[in-house]
Amino acid sequence: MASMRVHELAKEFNMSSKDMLDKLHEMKITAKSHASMLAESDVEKVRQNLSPEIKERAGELPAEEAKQLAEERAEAKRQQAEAERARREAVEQERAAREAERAKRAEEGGPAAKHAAKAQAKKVTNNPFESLASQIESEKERVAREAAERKARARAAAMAKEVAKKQAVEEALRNRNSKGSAHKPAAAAPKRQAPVLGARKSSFDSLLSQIESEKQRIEKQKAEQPARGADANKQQRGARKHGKKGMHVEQHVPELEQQASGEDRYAQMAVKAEELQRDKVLAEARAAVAAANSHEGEGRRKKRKQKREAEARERMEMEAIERGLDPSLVLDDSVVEIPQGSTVAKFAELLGVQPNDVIKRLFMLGQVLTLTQSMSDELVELIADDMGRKVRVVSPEEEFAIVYHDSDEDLKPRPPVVTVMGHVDHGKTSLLDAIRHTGVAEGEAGGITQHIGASVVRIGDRQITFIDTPGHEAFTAMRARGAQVTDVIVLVVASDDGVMPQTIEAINHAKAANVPIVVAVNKIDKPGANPDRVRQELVEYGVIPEDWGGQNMFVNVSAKKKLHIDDLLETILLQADVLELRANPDALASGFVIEANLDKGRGPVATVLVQRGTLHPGDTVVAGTSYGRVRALVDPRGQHVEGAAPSYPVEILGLNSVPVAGDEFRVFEDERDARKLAEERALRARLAEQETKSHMNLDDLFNRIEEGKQTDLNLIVKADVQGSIEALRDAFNKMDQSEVKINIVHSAVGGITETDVTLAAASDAIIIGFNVRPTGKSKQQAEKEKVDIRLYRVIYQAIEDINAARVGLLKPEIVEEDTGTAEVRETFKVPKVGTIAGCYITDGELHRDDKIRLVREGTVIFEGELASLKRFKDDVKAVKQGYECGIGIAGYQDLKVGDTIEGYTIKEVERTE
Ligand SMILES: Nc1nc2c(ncn2[C@@H]2O[C@H](COP(=O)(O)OP(=O)(O)OP(=O)(O)O)[C@@H](O)[C@H]2O)c(=O)[nH]1
Repeated sequence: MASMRVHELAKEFNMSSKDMLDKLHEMKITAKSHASMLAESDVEKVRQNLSPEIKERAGELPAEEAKQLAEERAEAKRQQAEAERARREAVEQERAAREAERAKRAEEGGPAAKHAAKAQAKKVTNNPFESLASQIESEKERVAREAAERKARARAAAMAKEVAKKQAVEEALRNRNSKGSAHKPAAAAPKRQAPVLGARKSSFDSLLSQIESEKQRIEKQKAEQPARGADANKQQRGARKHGKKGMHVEQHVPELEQQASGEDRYAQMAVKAEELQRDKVLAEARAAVAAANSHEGEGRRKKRKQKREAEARERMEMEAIERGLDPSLVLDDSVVEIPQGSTVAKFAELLGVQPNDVIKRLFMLGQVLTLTQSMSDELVELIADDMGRKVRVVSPEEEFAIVYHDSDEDLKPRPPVVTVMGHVDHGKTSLLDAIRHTGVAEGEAGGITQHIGASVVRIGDRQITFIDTPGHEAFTAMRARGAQVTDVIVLVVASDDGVMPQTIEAINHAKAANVPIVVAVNKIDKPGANPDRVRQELVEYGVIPEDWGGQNMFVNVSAKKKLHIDDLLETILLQADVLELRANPDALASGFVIEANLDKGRGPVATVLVQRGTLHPGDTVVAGTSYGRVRALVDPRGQHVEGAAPSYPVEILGLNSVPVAGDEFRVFEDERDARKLAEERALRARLAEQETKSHMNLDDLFNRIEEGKQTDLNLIVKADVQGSIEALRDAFNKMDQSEVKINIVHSAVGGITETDVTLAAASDAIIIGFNVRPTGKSKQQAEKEKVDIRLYRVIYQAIEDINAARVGLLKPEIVEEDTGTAEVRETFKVPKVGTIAGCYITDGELHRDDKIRLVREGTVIFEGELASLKRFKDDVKAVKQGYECGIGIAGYQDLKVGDTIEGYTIKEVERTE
């Protein structure tokens, strides 16, 4: 057998192709059209199935077979009809049951449900048939529904509880955050989250309240159900008729309007609640992560910030201390810094107050000032105090005060700066000349063409800067002005003369400045030279040669014969190496004025020593009270240079006035700042004439110790004999120095000189004199510089005073008030009376009953009273300055020409502190 097409098979059975396709369809054999090819098996199947029919058609079937076939066909038809009827009945029953149920739900449900129920009710009434099976079915449904309803209710209640709990926590958190945020504006991340959470919460809240109200409504409805009965449908119809107006109860659940039943609504609500809950949890989690991240970041930032702040505070504290300011004032954030000379407007602006308020307060103080007028320091402090504010008046000096911070890599080696000191005629000038000559001879052609106050000497590839003004006076005067320019001191001691008073002074000045000493034992060419004696003598003063275990380098030289000058220079360089002198050359220049004068042709000229940075022509500089733009720089050879690095002396042209030696100079970026500072300094200088910085004094000692400011007491001791100095030194050494260390910075035999006063000012020392007096102008200078001079006649008084000062128990001060000073010009021996001195009153007014002291070369020779005071032959009570008189001293006859007689009275002054 083979496969064949539909139409071929149809032809075989004498059928149309369409009938064959129907038959194929009945036999579940796929064939699309008459041309479709049928498989061999399908063809066989068709032939078997269709053979009886064909036979019948052909009359080939026996009658019995035909009858049986007809009966079979009828039975199949009947069964088919019966099955169809049963199926339809079942479908009908199911539908009826569903509709009945919907109608029932509609009575309990919302408007949409009622609407649907009504439509269904119509159908139900149209179809009154309701089988027992459908009743059972609907009962089952009801039970299941009620169970679901209970479940949903329980879930919603649990959720509501959970939500309420979370809300409470959230609220608490929010409250805390909002409280905290008042103090912590930086907590931005949690704050940013707030609106999101708020929005979530509000929709969440509304949903919860809706769930709650829905629950209540259903409860109520259940209670009312029997009473309402059949009216319910009517009401629902009325409600629909009246449109939305009558549906207000249901309308308040907008999200659920579309829901068909209470059960669905709950389910929806639960889903929605869950969704919101999840969103909320997610949002919370995100917020928490963001907050945690930002906290973490914040934490790191905070730590870094704290570290930076701590470092800045430490630096500020150090700077404040270096600038001599009270660190607590500088570091206190509540202290407002007011620049000196601020106007009323500026003051108000800085304090953040109304200018009118300031003007009013000023007016109350009797000060009528306008907005643009400057306020004095006192007024600034008074008004601020009146307003309960803390202020600190900042002077331009302080405003521009710089504490330099150079990092290690910025620092480059620099040449040493040397000052030569020594006793008179020991050869300081000669030595400097010899050094310069050596330097020049070794250097290139040229020479010293110009004296500028300092010179640079070259030794191979190295250099040394020498300050031209020898002697400790200039050195200490500079130091008293705050100028520390010298790195090494060369102490010249003539080997034929040895250690002399000024040698000792020089040592003390060098020690007070903490500058190392290189000793040049000079004049070794002289026949009587004894360099070893010089070494031995210096040991006594703490200047000990290295060979002897000390720290000082010694070189024997002859300035005159230029012997060993190279050795001396090399020794200086060696000493400099020990000091490791370095400075930053790459900065705005600063340093000190060494010398200054007014040149007829060139105007104000100042020689400065650069200590830091490099000075260039065109720089704007402030030097003391002078300022200006550097017109030209001249080096010690008189040549114009383009730059002066650290340790180089250079002459500046272009200043507006002549500064003073020892003045600080500094380059400014802004000329206005330079002018401001210079003007401020000029003003200060004028004020300083009236008010000089008070140096250390015994009365203050205790207070300073108490404040922790004072731990050292520097003394300069001058006495009539060396024995007194030794006795005092001994007594001090035995004193308890645990709280205050007593340093004798200088001691010498002789009157108190101006240099002593300068040294005291520079070292913040007190001068103690035993039986000596201030000489020359030293007394006036001490008054001007506010240096405390204490004069004693007996050692124990001095020790007692210093002891008492240390514990703040100084007795009422015995003050000697000078009256007048007489100079002895002639002496006469008068029989029976004794020696009478012909005197001239040089100062004040001398009275007959004054106490007097007789002073010879600064030393008190005698103390007592006058025996007589006469003008010509008359006894007088007093003689004024500029008049001559005759003086006799009671109990003392050995008066000499040149002596001075100082008159004084004694007063007891109660100590104020
Ligand atoms: N024989 C000899 N004489 C010297 C030497 N050094 C200086 N003199 C002489 O000592 C005297 C004083 O020298 P100065 O250089 O003026 O001494 P000074 O220390 O500068 O003196 P003042 O400026 O007065 O303090 C001069 O007559 C010099 O010639 C030296 O090495 N040998």
